[in-house]
Amino acid sequence: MGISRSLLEHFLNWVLKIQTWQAVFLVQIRVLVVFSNLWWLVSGLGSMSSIAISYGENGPVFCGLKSDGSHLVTCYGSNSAIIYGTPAHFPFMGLTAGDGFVCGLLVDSNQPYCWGSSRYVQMGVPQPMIKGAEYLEISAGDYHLCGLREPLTGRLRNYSLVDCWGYNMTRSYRFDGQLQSISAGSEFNCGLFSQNRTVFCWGDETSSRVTSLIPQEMRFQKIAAGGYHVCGILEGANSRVFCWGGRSLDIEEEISTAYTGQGNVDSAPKDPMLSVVGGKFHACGIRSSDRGVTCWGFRVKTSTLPPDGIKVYEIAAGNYFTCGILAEKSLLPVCWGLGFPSSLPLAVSPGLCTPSPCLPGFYEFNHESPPCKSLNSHVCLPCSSACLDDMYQKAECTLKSDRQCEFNCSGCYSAECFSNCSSSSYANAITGRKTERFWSLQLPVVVAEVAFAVFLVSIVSLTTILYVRYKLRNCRCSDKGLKSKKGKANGSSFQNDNSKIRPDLDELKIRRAQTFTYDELERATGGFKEESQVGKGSFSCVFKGVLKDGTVVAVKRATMSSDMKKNSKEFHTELDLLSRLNHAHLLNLLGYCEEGGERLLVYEFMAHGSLHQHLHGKNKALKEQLDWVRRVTIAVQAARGIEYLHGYACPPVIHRDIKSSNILIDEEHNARVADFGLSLLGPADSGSPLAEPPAGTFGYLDPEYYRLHYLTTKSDVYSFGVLLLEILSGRKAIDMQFDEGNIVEWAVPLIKSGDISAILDPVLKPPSDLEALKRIATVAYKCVRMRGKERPSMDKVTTALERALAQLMGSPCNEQPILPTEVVLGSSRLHKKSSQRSSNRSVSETDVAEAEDQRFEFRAPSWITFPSVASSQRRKSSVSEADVDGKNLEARNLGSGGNGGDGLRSLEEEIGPASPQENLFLQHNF
Ligand SMILES: Nc1ncnc2c1ncn2[C@@H]1O[C@H](COP(=O)(O)OP(=O)(O)OP(=O)(O)O)[C@@H](O)[C@H]1O
Repeated sequence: MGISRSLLEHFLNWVLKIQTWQAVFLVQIRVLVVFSNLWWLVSGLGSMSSIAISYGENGPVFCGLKSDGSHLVTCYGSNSAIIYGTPAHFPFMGLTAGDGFVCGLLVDSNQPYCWGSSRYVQMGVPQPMIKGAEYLEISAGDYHLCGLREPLTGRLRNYSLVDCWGYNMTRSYRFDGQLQSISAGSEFNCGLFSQNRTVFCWGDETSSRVTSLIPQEMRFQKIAAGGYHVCGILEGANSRVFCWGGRSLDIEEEISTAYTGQGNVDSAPKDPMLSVVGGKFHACGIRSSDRGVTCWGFRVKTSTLPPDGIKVYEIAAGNYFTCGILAEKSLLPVCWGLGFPSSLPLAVSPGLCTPSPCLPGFYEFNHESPPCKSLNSHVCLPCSSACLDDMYQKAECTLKSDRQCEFNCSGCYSAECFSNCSSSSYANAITGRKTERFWSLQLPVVVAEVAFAVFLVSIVSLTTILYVRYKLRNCRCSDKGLKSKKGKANGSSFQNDNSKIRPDLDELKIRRAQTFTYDELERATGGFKEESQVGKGSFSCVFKGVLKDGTVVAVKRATMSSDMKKNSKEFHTELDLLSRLNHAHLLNLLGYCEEGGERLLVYEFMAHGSLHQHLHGKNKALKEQLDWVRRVTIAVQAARGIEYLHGYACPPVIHRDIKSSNILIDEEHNARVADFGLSLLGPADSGSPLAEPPAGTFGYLDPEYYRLHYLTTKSDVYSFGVLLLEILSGRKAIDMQFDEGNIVEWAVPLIKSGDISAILDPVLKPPSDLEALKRIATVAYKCVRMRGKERPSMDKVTTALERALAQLMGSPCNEQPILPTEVVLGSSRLHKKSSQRSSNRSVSETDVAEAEDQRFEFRAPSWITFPSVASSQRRKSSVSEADVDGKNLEARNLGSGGNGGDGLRSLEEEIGPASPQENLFLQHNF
């Protein structure tokens, strides 16, 4: 019954999705036939304009120069740092925006001024700023800003200077030749030379090959960089667009699962274009014939299409949505894509003001209020080219107005033309005949479209059903008898909707977690008094309490915030997950209470608080107490907890918020992974994207997940890598008191250069042999690789850390074993009362066996499988693709220089044959 109900639900879900998709598809086909190729969506980054779009984890923002000629900026969106930081009284020449920030070119000083919340681009006038430097244009990438200096004079007149600030780019670049304009992509920049109209790009941390694929022989009128590609409008009469980059990357594979789209962003349409903008994985252009919008490239599945038949003066793109300024009196922006309102209530300027008269090919924009402050300045818009096929040119483009087209009513074949002409007297006479002719032409097309769509939908349905069945078979949990439950869970390819997992859980909750009344918990915590509060998170406060039976507990109480929905979601996620998970190094949930608006979770109390408190608290003694062995032990234990989530829970769990404040330390200094409020269920190999914006904590957030919304267990690996760096260095993940505020950016180059001691916490004396810490630093460095595929899996990480710990502890016959086995690995601690344990006991093999027995004896009757594999067994079976990749990469790194070779040994080597001493230690302890 369970299986069939669940299957039915899934099937119905799919059918619904297919129907929606079918409807969209049919609309798309119609639009394709009638209005050529108006069906792609965009989003993007780009060059300076009168409008700019910022994106990022704090939400999108649209900013534009007001249409009243004041040059003042107005913004709309959800990133409060940008909205509240908008300088209301500074006039700007133009705007550009990146991830979490917007910059404008100040009218008065010709220098950039930025506002928002970027960690990389300084707010205000970016520093260092060369005194007296003036800029012609500015352009922002994801985490950087570049400015093209005003043309140089004297002996430097044949050079151009571009100054950049932000992630990896703070320096000046000098170019041989004059640059007309610049455009910034995600992590690169391009410039267009004025004389030979060729393009030069530099940067490109993303290996999207924009720099190597530059079409040397092509000449461009203008260029626009997107996330990983560049598009340019070619010189010459046809003004076609050519795009390059973004192709050769494996990124392509990844985006193809997260986005829909025929072809790539480099298959630009043939239509002549007036303007082009680059989105993250797409591009959009304004068609020269009718100022309509055409977009191409990859489209986020759930995003909206550009409104039918709009005409725009200018467009700009964020990462997943695009906005255009309507080519009508209102000058209102209209937006499409993902996660932004479709229309915005602020009239904005359609272009930048230039002090010189408009050149041939441009006309001067006229509006009721002059668009520029100075009467000598003008907004010059490019003239549209030839009219549509069933139109004729009534008037040419002049300095004062664009060319005018009118429908040729005797030769209509577009619906627009028919509807237009039907209002004229001429058309009245021939309407009947024309409509008949129109339908006689269109009917076979419509029938063919419908037949094709039905065929396609059938194929998709069939494939979907086969895929669902395959997926249902794929996730095997251990116990046969539990299959029915697993079937239900497996059906959800990637759960971020907790309601879907709840039916299974109600049962489990009752079985595993006790319900408490609010009164009980209020009594236990002394009325949630301030003195019992032991911690505070974004959505909750944590109190120490004592239950009636004397058990000391931690009670997590959701704060009464405006975002009750989010609170409730996190509460249920945590409750659901903890009810089904069980591991020595995960924080145990004892019960919960949900009464009225109150939501409380009751956990085991962790006497030593969080790792964050130890590493970064004011108490230096606490930090010193955490010596190297303790730190590495905590790392091993936390790694094991995460490894369990990824490898043994079924379906796997992705924690999404691994950080030092979520690693708690119990009475016996064992680490426990806590806080499952953001966790998601999903198969480890899921290729599905997440529709919701990435979540996690700044500094720990996997950049790949953040950029691509593509979540795998490797995102936790990244966060764990940051945690390892934090443990080694004692620095916070983000600490702006240092020049290099981001721990990854600071530590990775040092590790790569083999200078491990430079990153070690100065509070602790370095161990006599640095080898073990070198190994850990190497693991950390591999965990924080930009590409998830190149990061090791958690089981590899655990094994490497275990080996490092063994090495750090000297030898198996260490005179003073610092931590006993159960503390080192903790598995035997599972479900054992702490009082039964002795932290100084030496553990014999019999003890281990007993502990193992106990583990099985007390194992919860959950369908979640349990890690019963010995470390050594796991080691043999865990050669993942990623690690092999990693190995190759390392081999290359090593080949190029011996320095730091040890530090950069591949993980494969890391866990290669153990020395006899290590073997002995491992056999004894693991
Ligand atoms: N079981 C527990 N025992 C003792 N202290 C705890 C326990 N659970 C949480 N804490 C303390 O409360 C703090 C807040 O925990 P919580 O999980 O609510 O938020 P967080 O993870 O720190 O932040 P955020 O929710 O923003 O991610 C922890 O950092 C820790 O110091």
